[in-house]
Amino acid sequence: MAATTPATQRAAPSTVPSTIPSSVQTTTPSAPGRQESGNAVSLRGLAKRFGETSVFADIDADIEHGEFITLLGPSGCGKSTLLRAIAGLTSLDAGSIHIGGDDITRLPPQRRGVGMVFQHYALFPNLKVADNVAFGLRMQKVPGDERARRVDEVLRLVEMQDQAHKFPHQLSGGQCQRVALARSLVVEPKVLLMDEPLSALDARIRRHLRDQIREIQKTLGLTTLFVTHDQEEAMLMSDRVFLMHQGRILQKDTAEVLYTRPRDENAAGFMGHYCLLDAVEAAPLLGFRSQAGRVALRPEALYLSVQGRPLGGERPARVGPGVSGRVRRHRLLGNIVRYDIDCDGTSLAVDTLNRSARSLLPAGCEVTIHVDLDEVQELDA
Ligand SMILES: Nc1ncnc2c1ncn2[C@@H]1O[C@H](COP(=O)(O)OP(=O)(O)OP(=O)(O)O)[C@@H](O)[C@H]1O
Repeated sequence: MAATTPATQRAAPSTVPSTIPSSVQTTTPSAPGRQESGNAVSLRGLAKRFGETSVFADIDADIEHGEFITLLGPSGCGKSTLLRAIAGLTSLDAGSIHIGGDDITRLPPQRRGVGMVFQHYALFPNLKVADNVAFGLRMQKVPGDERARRVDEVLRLVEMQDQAHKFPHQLSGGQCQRVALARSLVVEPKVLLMDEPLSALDARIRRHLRDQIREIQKTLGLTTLFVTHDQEEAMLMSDRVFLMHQGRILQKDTAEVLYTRPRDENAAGFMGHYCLLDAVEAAPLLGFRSQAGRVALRPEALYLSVQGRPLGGERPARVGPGVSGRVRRHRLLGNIVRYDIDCDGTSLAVDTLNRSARSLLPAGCEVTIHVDLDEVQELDA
């Protein structure tokens, strides 16, 4: 998509129709409180309460230009409210928000330069696809020729150019969401905010649209904040994930780091399928007593042997001394078999490759478990 629109016509409103006021301003946010930083978005000390209940507090974060950030966390941890506060749809009790160096904390939504896509796309039912997409440009009084060109451009980007003449009720859920995305993109926001945009869609469409959103975001180099409670979605899409828990950001890292190096018990509890043991429980596996409060072990960092014969691939260089256990049950997870092993009353999940039905270990089978010592996560209590 071309980015040739003059700055005075950008910073567009692209909130849901019901939130677009009749007198949309078309100026970029400017002047007071300008912060010279290279970040696209800076959040400082954000806090929000509803009555006596704190929804989030002490939110500090910097997002680079073109980064795809996911706010990930369990239901109710404050992700949507934080996103809505950045969009200006919810007021803050404390803190400041800078976008492109400008303090936008007190600006109305339509002057923040953000676009927002919601779980429920909220298209105008009485407007055709092209008119839905053109809405924000009309509000900005963009001339007809340019409007038509930009609508066409953005509909091509989301592969909806052939549906421009249809009404929303003639579209599938995935198509509606692509129109909603186009409507946000057409006004060329500085930052795109997406609140669980895929969660109302079925699995196949969801995967397709997920890949499409990421591709478009990369093509445009568009700074994006995406909310989900789906770990896989977060890991596949993001440059970095901000993991939230009870209104705080616990950890900001790449998916790889978050998955393999969770900072604490709450992060480990949400990511992957970690077994959390205390230092005494973990000592026989590790061969030493950890000084940390808790030890987290991923199922793929544990290795099984049966009667001295290692199961699966090569052993890592540094493994623990090995402990005896007994298979309780197994679950097939596609190409992975996850065994639930009882080790003297402690339950451990161990993943192996699902090579063949013949090699599955039956319930009751005696095994030895070794842990890859380089993959042990020692966590703060
Ligand atoms: N308008 C409101 N008035 C009172 N409480 C609210 C309001 N909006 C949200 N909350 C509360 O704030 C908390 C955070 O809600 P929020 O929707 O931000 O969470 P979330 O992490 O996005 O959850 P989900 O993934 O389920 O959407 C919840 O306890 C919710 O009940």
